[in-house]
Amino acid sequence: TSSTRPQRLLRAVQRKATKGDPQSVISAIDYFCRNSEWAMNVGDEKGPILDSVVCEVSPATALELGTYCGYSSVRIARLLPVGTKLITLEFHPDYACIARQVIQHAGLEDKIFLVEGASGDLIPKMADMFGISTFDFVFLDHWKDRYLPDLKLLEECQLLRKGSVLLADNVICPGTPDYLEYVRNSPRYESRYFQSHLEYTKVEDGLEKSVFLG
Ligand SMILES: O=C(NCCO)c1cc(-c2ccc(F)cc2)cc(O)c1O
Ligand SMILES: [Mg+2]
Repeated sequence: TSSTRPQRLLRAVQRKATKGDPQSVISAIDYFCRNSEWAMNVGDEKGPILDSVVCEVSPATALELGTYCGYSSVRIARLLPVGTKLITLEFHPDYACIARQVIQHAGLEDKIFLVEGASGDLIPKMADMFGISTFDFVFLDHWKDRYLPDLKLLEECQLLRKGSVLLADNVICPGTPDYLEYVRNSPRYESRYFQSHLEYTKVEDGLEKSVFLG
């Protein structure tokens, strides 16, 4: 019976990475994607940009939209101080199942709360589910046509505060034109583009960092 790409990615992690060592999990996935099969992880070129923003913000509360196999969840959570948590939302149950195992292999299951479901349904429940008021950091990496509606939902649910940082993947490829137009033209955001490449390729892509001004 045939396996899926996420299953083959997990197998590469289980074979190559050291249990409890997040960096080895990250390296194993990047090696798999460069040498075996491309997969839609933020990757080893945009990943360090993500790392630098997470370190700069040093969030007490962080939200990720779009877990996939857990690669960016591990990248983010490995940098979070003790006592802080990453909440990551994933719609696709098969991706969520693989991500839980990747996160467990990295030894980060106590810092990451993976919730299965549609971001549009879950965002309004975040405050109650996790006893938080606002997010210091949000990484957008899910369906590209959901970036803008979910940003507006975060605003409406008052889950952003003055200084909250949003970092969006794939703003060029596959592209999120309506989101870009909004954050770059709204007086409520200070936005900056970090040029890079689509993971594991030479195609242009980049991350957009937007600070909510309140
Ligand atoms: O859809 C994406 N994510 C949400 C589902 O988990 C996604 C897609 C791509 C991509 C795919 C196909 C291609 F040809 C080019 C880019 C890249 C990414 O980084 C992504 O996050
Ligand atoms: Mg992406």
